[in-house]
Amino acid sequence: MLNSSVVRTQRRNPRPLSLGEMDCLEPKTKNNLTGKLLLVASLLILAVIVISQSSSFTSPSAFSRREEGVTHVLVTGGAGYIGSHAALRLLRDSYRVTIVDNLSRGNLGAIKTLQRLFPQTGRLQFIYADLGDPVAVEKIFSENAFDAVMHFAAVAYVGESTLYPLKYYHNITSNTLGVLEAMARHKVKKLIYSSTCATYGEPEKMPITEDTPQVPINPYGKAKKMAEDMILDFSKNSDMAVMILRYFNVIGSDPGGRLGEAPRPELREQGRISGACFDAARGFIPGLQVKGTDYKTSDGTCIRDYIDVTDLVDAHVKALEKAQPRKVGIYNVGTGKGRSVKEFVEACKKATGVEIKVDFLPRRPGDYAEVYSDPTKILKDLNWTARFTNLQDSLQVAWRWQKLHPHGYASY
Ligand SMILES: O=c1ccn([C@@H]2O[C@H](COP(=O)(O)OP(=O)(O)O[C@H]3OC[C@@H](O)[C@H](O)[C@H]3O)[C@@H](O)[C@H]2O)c(=O)[nH]1
Repeated sequence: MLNSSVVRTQRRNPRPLSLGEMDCLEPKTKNNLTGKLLLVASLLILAVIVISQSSSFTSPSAFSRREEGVTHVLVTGGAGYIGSHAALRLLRDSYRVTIVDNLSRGNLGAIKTLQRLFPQTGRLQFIYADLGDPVAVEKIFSENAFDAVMHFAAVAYVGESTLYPLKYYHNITSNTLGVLEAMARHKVKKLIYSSTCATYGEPEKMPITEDTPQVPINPYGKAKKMAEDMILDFSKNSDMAVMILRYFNVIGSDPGGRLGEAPRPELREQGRISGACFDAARGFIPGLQVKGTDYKTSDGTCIRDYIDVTDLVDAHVKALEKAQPRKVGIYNVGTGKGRSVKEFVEACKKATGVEIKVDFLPRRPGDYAEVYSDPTKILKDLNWTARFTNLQDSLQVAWRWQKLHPHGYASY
């Protein structure tokens, strides 16, 4: 059940008073002393109700006006894996955070965890809404004074994108367009956009710099490239500050053990390697399927650059702090090191202590053989560098959360 701190966008009118509250108003009509006393008493009760509501977690007033020294960030997809970790970091750093999520991929449990951790007035609100609904989006932007948007919300599985391309094109491009238009209408000044190394496709030269040509080879990467293009074209005639972060492969979880990666079990078949490893280690699937062993790489499996989620959200905060009006910054967010799927599996076995059974399958459509980043530019401009570069350590932190939450957030 959604608790009282959840703002539902369909709740457009003030809430109806309860019978007891309406009873309190009745004496208003009686012109005698008792009536007046009752009227004063009832007004006092109402005042208490209003004050207690406005000082509650979801007070619209705290979010609807700008406050000197407080940056209000809209985190789309904040119930998801990366978005929830970003929200945690922003709240820790005293930002005001509004999360919008339709809970199609994200978890209400992540929101509840954040609410428990940050119960202070006016710091966090959750809006249950779909970014594909223009009425809901307009309402969100008109009722809240955002200083910045971190746009995480998106479907994000390469394998799934080859099976359901239209879903990917629609979700990624159309929702980004809706967010951009709303930002322009409401003069929101900063955008941090979640892009991906999948926009590069399969470059001839490694490592990948931000100048490497973008030739995506799967619908996920193509749709993200389209969204980037929309943002870049828009930014040419706008004073918005834009940062585009191209993530490599995100792993790990909050070292404090509060949040983790909890993909939908029904999407296991299309899921990422980290989820598959943990599912195999817990016996939820018979074994880990390594998809493709005939790539032209050192051991025949794909090479990826695995970046810890804690480092990734740190890059977001640095990007937010350094974003400049009328400027666009584009950055790779990776470690600069490539690891093969076989290496990843070995690290996962060590991190979990489970002798995971491994099956070798043919290639997965949409995969590219090798990608790893050159992170020089982000170090130079944002003073950011990956700190958690030991694959096994990152997986061990994530495994701790997985073991404590065998059914993801449903384990609470
Ligand atoms: O069960 C699996 C899953 C994945 N894999 C392999 O592991 C490698 C990594 O695949 P993942 O699905 O984890 O990740 P991808 O590299 O496809 O994309 C990932 O990184 C870039 C992000 O922007 C994407 O959102 C994310 O999905 C691929 O070679 C893939 O074929 C398996 O061998 N078995």
